[in-house]
Amino acid sequence: MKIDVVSVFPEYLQPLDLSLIGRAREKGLIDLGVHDLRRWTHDVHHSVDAAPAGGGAGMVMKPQPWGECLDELVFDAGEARPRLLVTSPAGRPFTQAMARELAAEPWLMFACGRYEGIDQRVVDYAADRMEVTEVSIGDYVLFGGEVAVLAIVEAVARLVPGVLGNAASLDDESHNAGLLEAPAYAKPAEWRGHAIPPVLLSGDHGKVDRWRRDQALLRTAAARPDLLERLDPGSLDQRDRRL
Ligand SMILES: COC(=O)COc1cccc(COC(=O)c2cn[nH]c2)c1
Repeated sequence: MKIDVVSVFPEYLQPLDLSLIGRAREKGLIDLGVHDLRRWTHDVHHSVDAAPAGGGAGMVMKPQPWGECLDELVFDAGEARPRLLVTSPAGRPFTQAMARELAAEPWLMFACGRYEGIDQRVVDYAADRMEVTEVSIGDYVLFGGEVAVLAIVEAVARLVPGVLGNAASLDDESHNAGLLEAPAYAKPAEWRGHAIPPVLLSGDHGKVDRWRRDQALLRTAAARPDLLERLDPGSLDQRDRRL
């Protein structure tokens, strides 16, 4: 998978060089490119923003640097087109389902907005030439899209085959089967007056699986009843319904 990120703060994306993403890049599973939008400015101040048309507070990212960035990274680079993701408070909520959707894409490009946002014409112009999705990591406003890109790239990268060593850990993690994950424990069996639930030390894998399923349902009902609403009824067995 090829991933490009365009930002006025490329150093914000350095954490992607660490840990899992770093190894994935070494293995050639992910080809990550981070680009400074100011590379496509030509004035002495490398300005990327301008006063909002129609007045109002703040500044808007002007279209010209984005247009020339897309020319160089996309249009002049060949026939292939990336899926363009613009992280934004006004975007489609990012979920594990979208992470799975994005992990299947051969090429993702992230545009990091800042200030009051990117001139809408950049989004419209790009949408005429490639798939564009505005995506939100939550209902709040950040200074810029870089933090959202870090979260999205991490969630997507770990789903790329080969990136996560033990693929099994993907199976029953939170939000995979539409439920939150059961609580996890490690030795010692007793810690500061708190014991590991005995079933987990029983060696009876059937009982352990059942206990984890029950805990996942109870936890989801308590913390995220909205997820239960969305569950496919077919995925709940008789015992589940009684919980
Ligand atoms: C067309 O889209 C844009 O212009 C995006 O513009 C902006 C404006 C302000 C802040 C951001 C950064 O994203 C978030 O704050 C965000 C993402 N997820 N949750 C909060 C982006």
